Parts: sequence; structure tokens; C-alpha cells
Amino acid sequence: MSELLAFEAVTAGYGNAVVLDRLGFSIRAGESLAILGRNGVGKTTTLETLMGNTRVSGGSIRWRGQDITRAAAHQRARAGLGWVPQEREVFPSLTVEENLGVVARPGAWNLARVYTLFPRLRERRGNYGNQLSGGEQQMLAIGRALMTNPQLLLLDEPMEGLAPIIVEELADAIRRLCEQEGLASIVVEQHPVLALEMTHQAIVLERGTVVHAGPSAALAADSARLDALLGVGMPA
Ligand SMILES: Nc1ncnc2c1ncn2[C@@H]1O[C@H](COP(=O)(O)OP(=O)(O)OP(=O)(O)O)[C@@H](O)[C@H]1O
Repeated sequence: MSELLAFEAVTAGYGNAVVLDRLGFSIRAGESLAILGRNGVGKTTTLETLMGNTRVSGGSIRWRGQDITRAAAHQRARAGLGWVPQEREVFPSLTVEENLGVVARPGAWNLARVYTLFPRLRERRGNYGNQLSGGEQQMLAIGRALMTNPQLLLLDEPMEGLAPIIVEELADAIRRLCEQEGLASIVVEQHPVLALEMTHQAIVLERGTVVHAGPSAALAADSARLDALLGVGMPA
């Protein structure tokens, strides 16, 4: 598998505040990565930095062999980064189908495939964005990112605030995207259990730097390590 994305010693933040401190990790094509860590360690800032929304003061970001460290935010979105923001940002006065349609770009993903992945969205296709439940909005936010036909899907706390039954449905869909569709993804999560189940590789951040990197399954199976890193052991 070839390298898709690499952060090399990236130092970045907001204004004079440094949040990421020589952060390094890489993702290969078709691979999914969980970014874990306690509150405020820089998980969201990592995605914001990838999207070009922070001030980078050191290191470099390589995307499909190209240095994009200084590329403008709009160029990155067009280059195949499918961003699902934490706030979901569904258009409230457009229907589900319109929300999906306005961002569509040519490629393998289209309305029919998004509806197959999320049958609830097909049922709600004529509803407006502001008539959807939180879970449906999250499905729509993911569906919209897929309609742009990305090469890397960026999910920022996709399960936040959702009912357990919806969390299961979403986790299944995300797992299918990674395992069956071979879509590379980054999943930022505060809750490690689901994130590790959904991904191939995991990194744990502390104060903007990587303190653990390895296969998700190995970390999920090592409750002592998980507890030491995150203060949450897996149930026996
Ligand atoms: N727009 C911003 N301007 C200034 N500082 C910010 C901004 N966004 C985040 N920060 C600061 O950057 C640090 C890292 O925040 P970040 O959101 O990346 O953490 P996180 O690991 O995603 O945490 P959480 O799980 O709480 O979202 C925090 O100290 C936060 O206050």
C-alpha cells in the first residue's frame, strides 16, 4: 500500500498558541486511523491543520506525494479530503437530497450508494436538514462528504451526543466504509472503544504529540496500556 498522508514533525496552533508539537504520523491508501487522547490534547487541531485552518510554524504535511503544508484550505478540500466537521453543518433549509446534491463531484459515490449505506437517509430524502435527529444529521454529514468522492474521510467525534442504537448503526456504516469500500479515514474520538473497533491503526496524543502508535486491535486488547494512556480500561 502506498503512502496517502504524512505529518512530519508538524508544529501548529492558533496565533501564538502552539497546540501540535512536532506531530508525526502517516496513513497508507485504504487505511483507517484513530486519533485518541484526552480533552484538549490537539485531536481536532490535527484535522484543522490538515484542512489548512491553523498556523503551521514547523514541519511538513505530505498528501499523495505533494507537500501541502502551505496549500490554501480550498485547494485541500478539492484534493480529496472529505471533512465531516464536529458541528455537522448540515444545511437546515435544504432537503436531505438537496444537501447531498449540492456538494456532489463525479466518482464512485452517488445518491444511490449513499442511500444504500444509510437507508434512513433514503426514507428522509424529502425532509429538511432542520427536521432531522442528531443521528440522521450525522449520517447526512458523512453522506455529504462521500458525495464529494474523497480519498480520505475525516471524522471528528462522529458519535458525540448520539443515542447508543444510532451509535451502533453509524459504527457499522463507518466500519463498512473502511473494510469493504477500502476508503481511508481518520476518526477522532474521545471514547476509544468504538474508535479502535472501527480502525486499523491508532495514535494517542498527549500535549500535541504522539505518545503511542500501533495497530488498533493490539491497543484494544491491552487494557493496561489503554488505561495508562487514556485512563479508561476496556471491559474484561
Ligand atoms: N480556534 C482556536 N483558537 C485558539 N485555541 C484553540 C482553538 N481551538 C482549539 N484551541 C485550543 O487548542 C487546544 C487543543 O484543542 P483541540 O480541540 O485540538 O483538542 P481535542 O484533543 O480535540 O480536545 P476535545 O476532545 O476537547 O475536542 C486546546 O487548548 C484548545 O483550547
